Amino acid sequence: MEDRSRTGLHDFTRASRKAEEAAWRRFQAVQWLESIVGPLGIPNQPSEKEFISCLRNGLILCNAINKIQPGAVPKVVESQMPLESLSRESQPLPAYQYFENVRNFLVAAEELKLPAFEASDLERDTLDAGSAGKVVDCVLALRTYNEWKQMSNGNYKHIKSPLVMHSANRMHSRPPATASSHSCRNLDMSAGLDRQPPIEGDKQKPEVDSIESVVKLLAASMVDIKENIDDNLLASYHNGDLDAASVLRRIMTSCLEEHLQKKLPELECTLKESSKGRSSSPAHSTSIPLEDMSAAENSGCCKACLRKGNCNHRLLFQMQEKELVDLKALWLSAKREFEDLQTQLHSDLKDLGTQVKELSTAALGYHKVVKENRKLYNMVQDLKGNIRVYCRIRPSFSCESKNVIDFIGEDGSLVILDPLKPQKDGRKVFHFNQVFGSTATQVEVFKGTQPLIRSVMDGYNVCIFAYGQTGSGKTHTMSGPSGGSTGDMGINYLALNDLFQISKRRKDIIDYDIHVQMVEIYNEQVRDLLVQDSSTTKYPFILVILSHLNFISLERKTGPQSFCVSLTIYKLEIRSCTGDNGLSIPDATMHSVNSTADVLNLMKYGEVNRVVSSTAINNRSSRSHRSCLTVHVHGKDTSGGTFRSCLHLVDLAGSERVDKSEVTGDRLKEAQYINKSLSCLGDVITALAQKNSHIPYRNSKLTLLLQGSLGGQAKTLMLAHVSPEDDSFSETVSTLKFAQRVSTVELGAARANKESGEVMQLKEQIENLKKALANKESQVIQFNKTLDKPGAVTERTPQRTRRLSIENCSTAKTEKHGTLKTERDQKVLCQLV
Ligand SMILES: Nc1ncnc2c1ncn2[C@@H]1O[C@H](COP(=O)(O)OP(=O)(O)OP(=O)(O)O)[C@@H](O)[C@H]1O
Repeated sequence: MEDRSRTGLHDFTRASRKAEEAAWRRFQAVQWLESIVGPLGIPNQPSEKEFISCLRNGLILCNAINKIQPGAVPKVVESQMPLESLSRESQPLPAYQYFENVRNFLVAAEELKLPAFEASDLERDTLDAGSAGKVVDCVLALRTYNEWKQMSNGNYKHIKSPLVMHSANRMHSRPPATASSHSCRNLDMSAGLDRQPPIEGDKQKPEVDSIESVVKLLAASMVDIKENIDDNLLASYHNGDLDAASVLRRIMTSCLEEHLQKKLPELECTLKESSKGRSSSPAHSTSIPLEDMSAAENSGCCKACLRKGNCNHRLLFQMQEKELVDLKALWLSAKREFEDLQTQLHSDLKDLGTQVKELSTAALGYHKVVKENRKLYNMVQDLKGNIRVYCRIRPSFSCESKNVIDFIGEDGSLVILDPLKPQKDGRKVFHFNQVFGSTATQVEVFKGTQPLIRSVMDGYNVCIFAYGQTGSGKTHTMSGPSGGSTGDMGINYLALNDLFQISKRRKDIIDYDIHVQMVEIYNEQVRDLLVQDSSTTKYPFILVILSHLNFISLERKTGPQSFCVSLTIYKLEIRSCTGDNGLSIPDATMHSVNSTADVLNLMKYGEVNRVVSSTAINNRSSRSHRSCLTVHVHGKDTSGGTFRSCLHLVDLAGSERVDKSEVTGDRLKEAQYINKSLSCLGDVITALAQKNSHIPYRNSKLTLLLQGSLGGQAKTLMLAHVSPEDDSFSETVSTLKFAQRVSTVELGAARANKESGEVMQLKEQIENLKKALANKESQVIQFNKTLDKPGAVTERTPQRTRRLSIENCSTAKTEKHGTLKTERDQKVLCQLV
């Protein structure tokens, strides 16, 4: 009986404690909500019904959550009524409004991971004892969230909501369900738990364990407290001496405080251990140690917090400390990674440097090999006597037209691109001895030709001729730009300058004699451009008159050909074979030159003559007048040996097609002559390339002039010029094809025209013997005459002087009679005869 009454009393006590707890929690919830949204219009310690009625329309909940998390509920259905009146049952709002606000609140609460409740928990009909518990839980959780947020001082973004792990922690951290499992103390404890960082992997394990032990300790304390509640207090409650709130307050202030104070050292010890465990990390040394907080401060803080049911500062501090440690660890690992990457980068750079070095060495080697190859190739060509071919590309003058030059190789290859077939099949590849791009300077081109030119000073005949379409830069290369500075001078000037320098250097061993001739071929006539007679001194004057006449003719619209101008034009003949004096145009005037200044003067003089003659014939014609500067070198060395050589520097006429140039009259005639001479040159080249027995040199004056260079043992260089513009593509192709054909011509190894001192002596002896023989013959004739009749001397046809032949290579000259000086001379003569 006693047992039963004791059990009944115990049940009653338990139920009443539960009710007290629920009331206490409601009180806290109302207090907090009022602090957030203002007066709720319900008593401080409301019944469940009052509490639920007040929250039913969801407006207070929505406003509260929006204050804590602005915008959590984007749209709150506002009521026109004052807040206090909303709680009154007599003025309920429409159901859909309840539903709207409550549903929005529940969605927002779920996002914040707050403990949820059902919308139906707020409905009056289903309200029964304890059903408000979930709503209270939710409101108190919101309060905890708010406090956490304020404490984390804006850094909450980096820290996961303490409520995320709420249910999970609760599951394994709480002590087994007891009568007080839903107590307010339990709720506060869970709030502390809520502030635990989320468990992520094994790294978190020690912290979780320590927190777990703290929780266990606190849970055990709760049980102790529960057991030690003063029965007198409960009795006075049942007697009605004290109300529930007073009883509860006393329990809280006495039992809980006293007991927790007892347990605090143990709790601190546990926390210290956990913090020590983490201090093994080096980064922890800089963090604020937990021990620094004085025990009195701690206990004071905890006391105050516990009184409020909210002792979580230490845990928050720990959490932040851990966050800091984690960040430091992260920073350290990032630093380590960065250092690793830096080391890697350094080693990669080193490797790269080594590779670049190797590559540059290989490239250097490659360039050396290419250079060597070219040298060897040129040597082979020299041995075979191939005509060397260089190609020069003029800079483009038109920005609109496309450039057909695709690639210029160091090995002398040139690739051009057909503008009408820009694909692969539009590419044409040519190979020459060297290719000069549009940026090549005059000196660079000259340097390429220099070894050849220098061999003139060793007795070799050399010929350099510029070929290409009109305007492709032939005159620019050979003579330089008209009116250009000496820095831009062409090969003609640079070559002679070089020859003078060599002559100066060798003056102690070889005595050089340098002469120049300058002629032009116009309409198959050869003209001397350096002729000096009485008429030439008047050239400037004539020039003025001719210009004036042309001006008048233009004014009267009459053709320039209607004027008959009498001018001495020298029509020279070309020897197909050089004679004893080594001249192919012996009648052209020869000028001795000793310096570059002499050369410049002569070139200017020749230019004036060319202008005069071209003006005399046709004021518009200049392109068809092609000049040939011939440098004759005669050397005599100290041993008595001599040599004779010549250097032809020929600027050919433009190779454009007649149909394209659309000319008529005299211009057409000129073009036809030019084409004929160029096609004759082509024929000669073809015949030479095919090694034909007959080479048609005589077909044109040009080929006759170049015969010594193309057919003899001369060194010949062709400078093919091309324009890079796309509208000149067909001309460019034909020039390059012709140049390629020329490069296949083998002339045989070049031979120097040298004669040693001994040969010279022998030759001199022969000359003397010839003279002596002739002398003897005349003496014999004279003697015969006196022997025959004294008065009647037989008339004999005098010996006919052999005629100077231009084209049959005859070199005989009128010989004078001489006497045989010695007996030795006579013997030699007999041998020769
Ligand atoms: N390499 C170059 N650099 C600069 N200008 C150049 C070059 N080559 C040619 N020119 C310029 O192009 C123009 C035509 O050149 P040039 O008179 O030498 O051609 P061409 O082939 O001799 O013509 P033509 O056959 O009609 O006499 C000139 O004004 C010349 O100065």
